[in-house]
Amino acid sequence: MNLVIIGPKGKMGKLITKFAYESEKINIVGAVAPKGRDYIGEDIGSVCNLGKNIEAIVYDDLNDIIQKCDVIVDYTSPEVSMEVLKTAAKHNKSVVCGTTGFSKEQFDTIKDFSNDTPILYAANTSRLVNLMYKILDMVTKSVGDEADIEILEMHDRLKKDAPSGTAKEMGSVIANSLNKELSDLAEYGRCGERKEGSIGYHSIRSGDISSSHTVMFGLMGERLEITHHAYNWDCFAKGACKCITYLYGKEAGLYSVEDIL
Ligand SMILES: NC(=O)C1=CN([C@@H]2O[C@H](COP(=O)(O)OP(=O)(O)OC[C@H]3O[C@@H](n4cnc5c(N)ncnc54)[C@H](O)[C@@H]3O)[C@@H](O)[C@H]2O)C=CC1
Ligand SMILES: O=C(O)C1=N[C@H](C(=O)O)C[C@H](O)C1
Repeated sequence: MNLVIIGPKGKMGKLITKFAYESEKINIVGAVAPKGRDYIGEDIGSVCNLGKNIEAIVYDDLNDIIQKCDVIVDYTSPEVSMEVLKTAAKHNKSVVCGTTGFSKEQFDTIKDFSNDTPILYAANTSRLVNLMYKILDMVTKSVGDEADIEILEMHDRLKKDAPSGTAKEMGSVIANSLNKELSDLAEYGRCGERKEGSIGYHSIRSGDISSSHTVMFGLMGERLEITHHAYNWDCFAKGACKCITYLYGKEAGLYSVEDIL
């Protein structure tokens, strides 16, 4: 299975390159970086410190390598990802997209692209976070109508979007379990009184926190907290490789990590 990696020098791009290179099922055929970078044309092995050259180079245009690949993996930014998905849909190439911060309109467009090509979208490719979604569904169905639900997420100082994509997915899982729309429940950056029945969102950006998500179900006299901590970003990159091998050979459509679990 032939893979192209978008943004190989990024925090996630570099780790995905490492784990994809170590996978027996994945063959890296190229990477794509922004125009003007001094490593365009260089071997991915030296660009990503793999310890040896892998006979695949970094391009500055996806069109130059897309014909040779089966799957594209993209953890970059909403603007870059929308262009990647558009190009992939045109050429019927599969995409694993882990970028966060998309608008509702951009998500609608991604859904349209998935009519033409297989797309796996996941705001979080950690195995345990996706297990946590199932626990949240179970707890919400039991006490969601009575409990005050609050979501706290913490990330590193460089993260661009807030709340995190994962926090939004957790809110969607909870809203679905309550048969409600997240947009009717979510309260971002609350300053005053708690709105009855809301889901409060709280974001912290500090130092090099990899990723932490806590969902609190508060009753009178007790509370339940469900928390996931990532100690580094490896769990997301390993999950990305599982998604890549899963998506290979699939029919057009929109897939999620739940399909793999
Ligand atoms: N789904 C998941 O499990 C995870 C998702 N993420 C998300 O992944 C995204 C990226 O996060 P980081 O790796 O921390 O960001 P980063 O800033 O370290 O990397 C972004 C990469 O995109 C590249 N890029 C920018 N413009 C480009 C272009 N025109 N063509 C090709 N490459 C281009 C940059 O050169 C850079 O290497 C964020 O949205 C983040 O929230 C992060 C961790 C886990
Ligand atoms: O930017 C990050 O670091 C992460 N982003 C994703 C998100 O927005 O939820 C996933 C994970 O939390 C790490």
